[in-house]
This record gives sequence, structure tokens and C-alpha cells, in this order.
Amino acid sequence: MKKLEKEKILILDFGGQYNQLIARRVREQNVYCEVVPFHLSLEEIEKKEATGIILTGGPSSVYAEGAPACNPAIFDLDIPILGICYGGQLMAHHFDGKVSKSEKREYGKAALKMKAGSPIFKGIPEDVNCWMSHTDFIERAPENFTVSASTESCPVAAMENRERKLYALQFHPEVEHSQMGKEMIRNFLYEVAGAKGTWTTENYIEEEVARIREKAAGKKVLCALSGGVDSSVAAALVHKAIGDDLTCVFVDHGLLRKDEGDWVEKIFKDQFKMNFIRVNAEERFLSKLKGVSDPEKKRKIIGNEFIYLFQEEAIKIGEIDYLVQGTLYPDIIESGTDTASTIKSHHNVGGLPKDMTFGLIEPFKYLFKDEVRNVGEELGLPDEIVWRQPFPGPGLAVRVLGEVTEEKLHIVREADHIVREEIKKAGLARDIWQYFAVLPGIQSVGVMGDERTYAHTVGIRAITSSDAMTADWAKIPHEVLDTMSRRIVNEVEDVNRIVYDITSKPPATVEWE
Ligand SMILES: Nc1ncnc2c1ncn2[C@@H]1O[C@H](COP(=O)(O)OP(=O)(O)OP(=O)(O)O)[C@@H](O)[C@H]1O
Ligand SMILES: O=c1[nH]c(=O)c2[nH+]cn([C@@H]3O[C@H](COP(=O)(O)O)[C@@H](O)[C@H]3O)c2[nH]1
Ligand SMILES: NC(=O)CC[C@H](N)C(=O)O
Ligand SMILES: [Mg+2]
Repeated sequence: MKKLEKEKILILDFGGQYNQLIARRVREQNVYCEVVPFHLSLEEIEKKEATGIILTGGPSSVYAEGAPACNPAIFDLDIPILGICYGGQLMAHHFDGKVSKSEKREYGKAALKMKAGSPIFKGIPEDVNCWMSHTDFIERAPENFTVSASTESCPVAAMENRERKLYALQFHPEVEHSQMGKEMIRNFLYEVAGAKGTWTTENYIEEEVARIREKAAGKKVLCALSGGVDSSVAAALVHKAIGDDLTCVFVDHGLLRKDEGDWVEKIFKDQFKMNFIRVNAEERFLSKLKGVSDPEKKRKIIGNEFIYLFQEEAIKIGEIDYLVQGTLYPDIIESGTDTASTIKSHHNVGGLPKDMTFGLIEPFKYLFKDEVRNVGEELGLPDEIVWRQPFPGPGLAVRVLGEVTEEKLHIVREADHIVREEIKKAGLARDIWQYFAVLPGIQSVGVMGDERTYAHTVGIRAITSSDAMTADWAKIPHEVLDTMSRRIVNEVEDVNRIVYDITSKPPATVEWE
């Protein structure tokens, strides 16, 4: 089998908004890719043995002082390169073309006029619309480049130097609104960069199992298992690689949903033949969280406590060399990278203590959730695991705003249970990415049974998404919201008001903390 590493697209990140989308589009074409910061050194880039490079869009102007630029020697590596928007402008600028500021910014649809013969436009009808988002434009293509498409306002909507396999697009083929954009990316991958499409779930499993075996065979490994999608699939994958040298440790930190601890224990004991330990640590977590109301502090405390607990369990089990976590690509990006700013510290990334004694095995750290679900299905995991809604490791602690107390946890847990029941009853569970209750910590006045109340407000949050990087609020039918609202107020004590969160991400995030 062809090694996956031999087929790899590097995406040089210049800070564009659609960069994750580019990665998804490449993977959808069964080609592996990694997003790396634009300033990655030439040496590091060469080490990656990429079969193609994509330069992303970005907010800067290439002619501005200090504008982000990659090492220009990449253009001489004989690796096919596709520059998109800023990336394309950078290519034009480097080869002495002319990039200028346009009088007016261009956002949205534009009709492409293509010249025949470009491999990027192979099989694409002549009259497609592309999607633009820019102020600067390539006024004149560099020498030795030919213009392969233009629009009314862009003399160089696409240019190429076929011999050197350098291609640039002013528009964004990665966004849905660019007609045939997917096919253009596919053409770059297959027609220009010679991809074969080795990035498939089966290949991934085979490769990853081999890699884990090489790293951890004969060693003792502990899996931080939450019973959620990512860690369950990670456990199954690592178990396939090293069998009983793996022990799964599930922490009940008292921040789980209603009956969740028992459910996870049952399913793992009954259905999986793996070493499984449940640690009940409710008091420990709650006492550490006492008096703490800052969201980032709460997250870090929980992240640290998780690891200390794993270290204690490890001593009981014997020498443990590696910790398996179900970390995903979005967890890493959101926790902050060289080019991306920290949105929130995911407990499993930014929350890890510096004095941790384990090595890490994170088989999915470059994957998106739907890819992990595919791996789970391929490994034969039951639907109730593979299709569970995501639940954050810090659990209800980030859904009780401010200080966490047992009373508040009780309210949010009961309300959440009702939200989940009603979504399930309405048959919406697969359509909605996440749905849950939050406790904002607001008290307001109400009237119940002719009496004044002064009680809690519960927020309902439900979102649609494909990877939790961006999300929209779910348009749940009013009747379903109505039932939830009535049930929560009637069944959960000390609640007299229900609100529905109608913000997308961005500007909000999925969780409230
Ligand atoms: N209660 C827990 N006990 C042990 N490990 C946990 C617990 N909660 C989270 N983790 C670890 O932290 C990682 C990240 O949590 P996260 O919630 O993102 O993933 P998940 O629970 O595996 O999947 P999902 O996103 O579907 O909930 C998990 O993959 C797991 O390794
Ligand atoms: O394991 C996790 N540890 C965390 O610290 C964490 N914070 C948020 N989430 C989940 O990540 C997705 C994006 O959430 P946000 O928009 O709130 O960042 C959503 O699916 C959230 O539920 C977490 N998962
Ligand atoms: N989307 C982009 O990459 C924009 C590139 C550049 N900042 C411009 O305005 O033209
Ligand atoms: Mg989880």
C-alpha cells in the first residue's frame, strides 16, 4: 500500500477565514493535508515531503510593510503550488507581477471568463460564477505566467505557469458559493499534483494502527475515556493496535450529564472487551472549583486535575508510558496556535500541566469529527457511541456560568435531561449537532400559582454544524421549544424562565464558557 505520508498537501496558513474549509475540501477528495503556519521554515517544509502546497487567503496586503510571507525558496522546490487570494497575490508579487489596491472592495459573486487549456479548469463549463472576497487584485501577471481566467473587475482572476506547476486564483474555490470550486481543487490535486486519493478511512486505520504499534508495543498505555465519540473511537483504535496493554480510565468528575457515569460504565463493560476503570472524583473536582468563577481558570483547573488523576491511576496500574486522548483538530486550533489566537483552552490541549509525565498518543489530532465518526463506523462501534452528541470534557462546569455549586449543577443537569429527551422524541437528534441547557446565573421575577417567584433562568442552546468550528443556531420547531420550556419550568425546581440562544458561531461560541 502506498504510504499516506507520500501523499500530503501542505496548506500554508496566512490567516484567512476559510482555511479550515480548504483543508476539508482537500480531504473530501481523499488527499491528506496539514495546515501549517505560513512562516514554517524551508527545512521543516522539505521534511514534510509534500506533494503539493496551497497558500491560503489572508487579511494583509502583500505590498504592505511586514506583510506575512513564506520563504520564497518554496517556489523553487519543484512542488506544485496553488495560491488562493492572498496566496495568489503573494505569488504574483514574488515573480514581479503587479498587485494593486482596487478602488472598491469586491465581495461575492463574479462571472468567470476562462481561457481553454488550463488543467485547473479541466471539465469545467465556461460560464461558472466564482466567489470573491478581496480589496487588492493582480493587475498584471508576472512574466512567464499566463492569465487563465478573468472577471469583469479582475484582469487576472486566475494565472498559471504550467511548466513550473504554479497556479493562482483570486477567488475562493473552497467556499460553497464558488460554482465547481470543488472540482477546481480536485483538478489541482489530481491533474497538477498527481494525487491518487489514498486518504481513505480504511487506509487511515491501517496506517495509524501500525504507527501506534511501532510507538507503544510492549508499553503500558492509559486511555482517558469519556465515553464520548472521540475517546471511544481512539480507545478502539489503540486497542486494535496493542490489545490489553491498554487500560481505559473514565473519570466521573461530578460534572457529567444525568445518569451518564452509569451509562458509560455499562456500555464499556458489556460491549467492549477492554480494561476499564471508573474513578469517582466528584468531591475532588468540586472542591478545587469552589470559589472559582473565571471560565479560563475553571478550564485549567479541570484539565490539570484530569492529568493528576491519571497519574495517580497510572501508579496503581504500574509503569504507564503513554496517555491516549481523543483530541481533534478543532480543539488544537481553538486553543491557539502560531497563527490562530486562543479562543478557549480546551482542557485536553491548553489545560495540560507542564509537569506531565506521560507521552501523548492522539491519533485524531489532525482529524475533524465526521472523519472520526467514519473511523468509528469502520471499526464497528455501535451507533449510540458514534452518533452521540459531543460533550465537553469540563462538562457541566462550563454550562454553569460563574462559580460551580451542587445546586446549580442539579438544575442544569435536570434541564439538560429534558432538552435531550424532547429532541430525541422529535426525531431531531441526528440533525442537530449539539443541544443542551445552560445556567447563566440570572434570577428574575415570575409568578407561579399566584405567587411571586424570584428564580433561575435556563438557557437552551442548540446548534447545527459540521465541525463545531462554525455553527448556526438550530431552527427547532416552536412546538418542541414550547414543550421543553413548559417541562423545565414545571419539573425543575427554582426555575421560572426559559430563553433560547439564537446566536451563531461566530460571534458566539457553542458553549457559554
Ligand atoms: N470524563 C472523562 N474521563 C476521562 N477522560 C476524559 C473525560 N472527559 C474528557 N476526557 C478526555 O478528554 C478528551 C477530549 O474531550 P472531548 O469531549 O473533546 O472528546 P470526547 O469526549 O472523546 O468526544 P466528544 O467530543 O464526542 O464528547 C477526550 O477525548 C478524553 O480523552
Ligand atoms: O473536550 C472538550 N474540551 C473543552 O474544553 C471544550 N470546550 C468546548 N468543547 C466542545 O468543542 C466544540 C466547540 O465549542 P466552542 O464553540 O464552545 O469552543 C463544542 O462541541 C463544544 O462542546 C470542548 N470539548
Ligand atoms: N481573502 C483574501 O485573501 C484577501 C487578500 C487581501 N487581503 C485582499 O484584500 O485582497
Ligand atoms: Mg466529550
